[in-house]
Amino acid sequence: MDRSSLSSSAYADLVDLGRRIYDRALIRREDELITDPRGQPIGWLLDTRVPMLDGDLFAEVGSVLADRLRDRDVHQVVGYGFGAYPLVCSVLADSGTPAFKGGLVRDEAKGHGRRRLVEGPVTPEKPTVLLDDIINSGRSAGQALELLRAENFNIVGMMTLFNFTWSNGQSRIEEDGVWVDSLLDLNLRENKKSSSDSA
Ligand SMILES: O=C(O)c1cc(=O)[nH]c(=O)n1[C@@H]1O[C@H](COP(=O)(O)O)[C@@H](O)[C@H]1O
Repeated sequence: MDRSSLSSSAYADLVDLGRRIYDRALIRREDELITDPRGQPIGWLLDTRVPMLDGDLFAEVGSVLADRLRDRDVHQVVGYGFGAYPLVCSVLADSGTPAFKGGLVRDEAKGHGRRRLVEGPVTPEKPTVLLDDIINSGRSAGQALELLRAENFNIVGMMTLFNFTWSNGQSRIEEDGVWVDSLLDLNLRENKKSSSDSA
């Protein structure tokens, strides 16, 4: 089930959840120095690890994601990066059935021990969804897909908390044959929220 098929009350609940995640994740330049990858100061960012590593929202988000994944008949999830790892764990913690299998993807296979790129009880043949907190340019999702495909994983979709719709990340990933579903679309550049389905 995607957003378009939700009842109005389920939709309102989703927007409310998105708003609470957003409010807890928002870091502004007034709060602390934050920089882009080139080291330049930026006005704001969302640090979803703050709400996702807090017990109350962790469980709530996990149950929403798990329901959506079951609606799509997917029971295996993987995550690449610190924004994604708590999402994977939150889905695994959902008490519904069937239970999920989860995997955590490394930048490169560990050099010793089991020497695995993907940790966890996941199998490449099963339809798998890549979880991430944010899709912006789609660069990090593209990297994850490359790593996972090199290990023969069948990645059918990507699910995120937020979609920064001013970038073309979603179309970039969809062009690669992977569906993209986000709990909430953010559609304005400067820390504003859309009037429709934004957090
Ligand atoms: O770089 C981002 O776009 C980004 C913005 C932000 O406010 N918070 C944030 O965590 N990100 C990270 O950037 C990644 C998505 O950006 P793209 O790789 O450009 O799609 C996600 O994995 C996020 O973890």
